[in-house]
Amino acid sequence: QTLCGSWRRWRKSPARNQRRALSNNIINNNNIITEKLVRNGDNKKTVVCIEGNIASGKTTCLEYFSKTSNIEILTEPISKWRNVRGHNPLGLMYQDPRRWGITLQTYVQLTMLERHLAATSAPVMMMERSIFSAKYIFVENLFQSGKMPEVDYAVLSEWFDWITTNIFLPVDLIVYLQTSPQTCHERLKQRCREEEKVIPLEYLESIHQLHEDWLIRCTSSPVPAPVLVIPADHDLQKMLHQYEEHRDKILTASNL
Ligand SMILES: Nc1ncnc2c1ncn2[C@@H]1O[C@H](COP(=O)(O)OP(=O)(O)O)[C@@H](O)[C@H]1O
Ligand SMILES: O=c1ccn([C@H]2C[C@H](O)[C@@H](COP(=O)(O)O)O2)c(=O)[nH]1
Repeated sequence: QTLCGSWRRWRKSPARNQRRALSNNIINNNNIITEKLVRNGDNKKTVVCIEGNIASGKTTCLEYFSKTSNIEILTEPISKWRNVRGHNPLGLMYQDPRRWGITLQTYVQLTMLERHLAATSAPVMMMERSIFSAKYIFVENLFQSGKMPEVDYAVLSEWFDWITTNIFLPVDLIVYLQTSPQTCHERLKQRCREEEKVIPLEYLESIHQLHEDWLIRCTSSPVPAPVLVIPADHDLQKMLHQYEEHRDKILTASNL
């Protein structure tokens, strides 16, 4: 079990403390108090985001926890990314990232926002990825690799900043499934999703480095919650064993 170095840095500020604030007020750059949009019932719910590289085992992890009562699972809305009114922005992005990166990531941002705001009845909501990793990992990767024009990056960033400034999106715990890019490459080939056949090992290496910068080294973007790191190169049996070991910590994340 490993806890990210961000544990202490962010311990005082994440979801629980925000919830404890007298109201959902925020102070903007001009010291003017404004209200954040809050979904009813958010004060009680525990939100856990499962983060990790492509094919690191996030869905498999969620499937395991879906057998637990009191947890509501929200998988990534990938079926929407593959089919919006008959178009496939995920496939288009892999074919021509420079042209279609902004299209996919705008839609990812919208659909991840919907996930964060979903009305759930269980006390624990476990999400695959988050609006934060969409921006800090995938948008950053497109931009830093020169595959997203600066104007597209600026527009997406403005949208992201507006959303996260004005809408209360609490996260209590990030579970980071830490894998080697090689493991993900093997699992990706085994899963064989049509759109992803073009993904080379180098792409997974970039995505891996961005995760490490964000969640382990804490040198890139703000980490919105404490991070629980689970080494995830192991076989399925060992992974399920680790999930069981961490079950209580994950389910009581709002007490962190
Ligand atoms: N621990 C594991 N060992 C071997 N294969 C795995 C393991 N976990 C998941 N897989 C397989 O790897 C592929 C990707 O896993 P998946 O859970 O879909 O990853 P993600 O949701 O992170 O993309 C799937 O084919 C899955 O069955
Ligand atoms: O912001 C995002 C989030 C995801 N993607 C891509 C990466 C993968 O091809 C799929 C998600 O698959 P997982 O197996 O769940 O990792 O979507 C993206 O391009 N941008």
